[in-house]
Amino acid sequence: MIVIGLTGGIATGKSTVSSLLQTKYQMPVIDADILARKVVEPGTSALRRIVQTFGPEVLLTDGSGALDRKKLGSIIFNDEKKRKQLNAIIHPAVRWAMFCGVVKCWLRGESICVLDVPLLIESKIWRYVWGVILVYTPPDIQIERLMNRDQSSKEDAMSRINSQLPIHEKLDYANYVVVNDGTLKDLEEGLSSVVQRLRTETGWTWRLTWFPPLGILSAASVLAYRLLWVKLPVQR
Ligand SMILES: CC(C)(COP(=O)(O)OP(=O)(O)OC[C@H]1O[C@@H](n2cnc3c(N)ncnc32)[C@H](O)[C@@H]1O)[C@@H](O)C(=O)NCCC(=O)NCCS
Ligand SMILES: Nc1ncnc2c1ncn2[C@@H]1O[C@H](COP(=O)(O)OP(=O)(O)OP(=O)(O)O)[C@@H](O)[C@H]1O
Repeated sequence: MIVIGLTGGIATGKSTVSSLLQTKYQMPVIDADILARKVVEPGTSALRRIVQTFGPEVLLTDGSGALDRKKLGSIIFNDEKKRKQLNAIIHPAVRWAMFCGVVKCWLRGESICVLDVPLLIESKIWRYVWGVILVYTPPDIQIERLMNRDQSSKEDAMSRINSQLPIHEKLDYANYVVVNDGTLKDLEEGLSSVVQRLRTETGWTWRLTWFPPLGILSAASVLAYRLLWVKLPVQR
């Protein structure tokens, strides 16, 4: 099985691409944002640690005991130290859940598994996947879409965008780039050519793994390549 990383900046269109990969190309996608919500549900140890760290004021007052996501977001997207504290609580649980998701995909006999991770590059998880698909949107369009979607102010949108690696720096880590600066139809067309190349290239790796010594060699060489921080040639 080949594991692919899907990333971008906030509101660049990862979820839109993720939905197309699942519905149009039947690829299983493990969504880190969904897992990050699951691991902080009422009764979880992560939520208890969040309350210990940030206080009970980050819980909703409706009696549900659920996290007040808007309140916590307003705290951590304007304070790097607090964002790192939250990441230290949530990310290990998300990583473990993603690993379990990948194992389930492998046990189901999937040939490809996609990890949709907004912080794939920042968290260094990019080093452990076969290839990286980057959804790229020019910053001005990114801000506009984020403000429209979240009905947020430009200041709030910028605080979230600035909490991530600048999108143009993520291009260096991408093996496949889907440019999302046009219509949804343009996005689908761009994704179609990326999926075609991806299937061809992973197909060769997949065939190699049928001959175990070569398969192990190819997998080990990709991992060594990544661990040595050498970037694979970028296919655009
Ligand atoms: C702060 C929280 C509660 C705000 O929740 P909210 O529903 O408003 O946002 P949501 O979770 O849908 O995230 C929306 C987008 O914000 C960005 N984002 C979220 N968390 C972070 C972070 N810690 N650092 C940078 N960007 C982030 C991502 O692009 C994400 O796709 C939530 O974002 C959170 O728990 N973040 C910490 C966990 C995390 O890092 N998640 C990112 C994927 S692993
Ligand atoms: N090509 C497009 N044309 C118009 N709107 C788009 C296009 N692509 C995405 N959008 C819209 O932009 C917003 C952000 O897209 P999406 O939610 O897929 O981004 P994301 O990268 O998953 O965001 P997040 O990081 O918050 O999860 C959504 O409202 C989506 O409908």
